Order: sequence, then C-alpha cells, then structure tokens
Amino acid sequence: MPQAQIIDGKAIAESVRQEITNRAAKLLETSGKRPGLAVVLVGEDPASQVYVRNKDRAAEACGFHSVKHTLGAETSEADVLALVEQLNNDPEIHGILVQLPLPGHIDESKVLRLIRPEKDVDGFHPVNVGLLTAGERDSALVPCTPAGSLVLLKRTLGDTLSGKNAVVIGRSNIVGKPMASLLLQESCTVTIAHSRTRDLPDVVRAADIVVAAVGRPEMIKGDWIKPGATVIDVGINRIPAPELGEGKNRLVGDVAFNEAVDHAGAITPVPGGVGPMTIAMLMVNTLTAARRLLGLPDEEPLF
Ligand SMILES: Nc1nc(=O)c2c([nH]1)NC[C@@H]1CN(c3ccc(C(=O)N[C@@H](CCC(=O)O)C(=O)O)cc3)C=[N+]21
Repeated sequence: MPQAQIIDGKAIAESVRQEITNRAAKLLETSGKRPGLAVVLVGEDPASQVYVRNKDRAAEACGFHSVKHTLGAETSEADVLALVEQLNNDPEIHGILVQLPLPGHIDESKVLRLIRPEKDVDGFHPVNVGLLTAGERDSALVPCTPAGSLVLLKRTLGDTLSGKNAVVIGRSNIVGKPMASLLLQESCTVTIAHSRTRDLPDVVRAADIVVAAVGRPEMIKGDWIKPGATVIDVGINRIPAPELGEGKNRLVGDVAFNEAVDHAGAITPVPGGVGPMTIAMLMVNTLTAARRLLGLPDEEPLF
C-alpha cells in the first residue's frame, strides 16, 4: 500500500474553532451575551493541569467567558457538589466541565449527575447519554472526543459512512460507547471490541473504519488494518523515550502508527489528531449550550 493520508486534526480543529469564533461574535452582536465555560479541576495531576489550561485558552480565543476552579486533592465531595450547584445557578455560565478522573474519595457519578444536563458540555449526564443512545443526537450534548472523531471521519470520507464496517476498540462511557452510538446513527455496521474480545486482530481486519480507544500504547498492529481503512487513534499514551534524553517521554497512540501508515487509507497522528479536536468540540458544545439556555435556536450542526 502507498502511504496513508495523515488526517490533520490540528488544522481541522483550527477550522472548527474559527467557525465557533465567528458564531460567538454574531451571538455577542445580537444578544450581548458571551458563552461561559467553567472548568473544575480537583487535585494537581500535571497532565490534567495542561489540558485544563488548553481548554481555558481555547475558550478565550473563541471570545468566550472562561473560569477555572482549581481545588485541592483533599477537597471533600460535599464541597465539589456545592461548587457544581453554584455553577448550575450562575447565569454567566453555560457549560460546566469537571475534569476526570476525580480523586478516589469522590463519587464521580454523583458529581456528573448533579450537573444540569443543559450545561453538561462533556455529555456525560444520563439525560445526554439517553438522548444520544435514543437517536436524538442533535438534541443532546455529545461527548467531545467521539464528536471530534466523527468530524475527522466526515472530513476525510465525506458522507459515505453508511453501510461501512466500523470497529470501536474500547467500551468506556467517555469514548467507546458514545462513539458506537454516533457511528450507528451514521448507519455504519458497528462492532464494539474490548479486552475480552476473541480474535481481536481478525475483528479489526474486517473494519473499514477503526476507532482505537483502549489506552494501551501501540497495541493495534499494522497488519491488523484492512488495506485502505480509515484509522482514528484516540489513545494518548506517555512512554519513556531515552533516545530523547534521560527521563524523557514521548506520546504514542493505541495504534502502531509507523506500521499502520503502510496499510491504512487515512490515519490520525498522535499528537495532532483527536486531541485538538476534543478541545474544539468543547467549544462547539459550550456555544450550543449557551444558545439553548438563552432560548435561541440551534445552528447548522458541524458534524
Ligand atoms: N471531564 C473531562 N473531559 C475531558 O474531555 C477530559 C477529561 N475530563 N479528562 C482528561 C481527558 C484528556 N483530554 C484531552 C484533551 C486534549 C488533548 C490534546 O489536546 N492533546 C494534544 C497534545 C497533548 C500533549 O502534548 O500532551 C494532541 O493530542 O495533539 C488531550 C487530552 C480531555 N479529557
């Protein structure tokens, strides 16, 4: 096979953020309101701090109002719940994102269920999960990473997803399950594979579309990829890279990119693939949430 097309997630994310910036400017002009995003971080995980800073920065670049709440790792569950309740009732805030994972003493599901579904820009509240699963994607807030992955697929393949075999590897509530719902709604034939799946290489070999979201570095091998298939690599794994110097790391996906690039028709890189799209879709969801809370109609969906 010739080398695959490398799907430029950074460039596509930039174009999505540009569209959102324009739409937010129009909203400001017509209503005097800015979309408001609140990001809550509990604890000091360095990777989470980087992501939260990137979200804050992206929101400001889109012309949004953006606030960041950083709480100590020892913060009680009651205090986190009280902050969510305060943000639920804050008219300047249209989107609430509580960075996951939360420290072990906090019941994640309890926190996510308290977020008003209308402000749930992560799409993790049972109301949004239910809408997406029931085929009412356009009324839901859709989780950012699967939504971003679908944008990449549509920008790469056009409107030709119908009837394709899609294999999603990973069954998390954050990526695998909502990704499968989105692909099903695009009329793909969807398989969800996971750690107990038998003959995974052969399951993947049947796929026209592979979405890898397992969190194991370079687990999906090149010769598992059907010639010409489209590969979306959701994994972001930090592995030791002594070649870069003592104690250095590098980022790799769940797919062995250097092998898969000789089999796939198109593939996302890590970094620069799905990651930037996740943040762009958070901006999309925040604008959508703001418009709905202001009683305005939805705009043309971006995916
Ligand atoms: N409630 C919640 N919502 C989330 O959306 C959420 C979360 N919790 N917890 C953590 C994960 C992780 N996540 C990423 C976002 C952007 C990049 C990203 O922009 N990555 C860049 C570079 C990353 C780097 O250099 O470290 C890239 O892939 O090119 C990565 C990861 C959102 N998450």
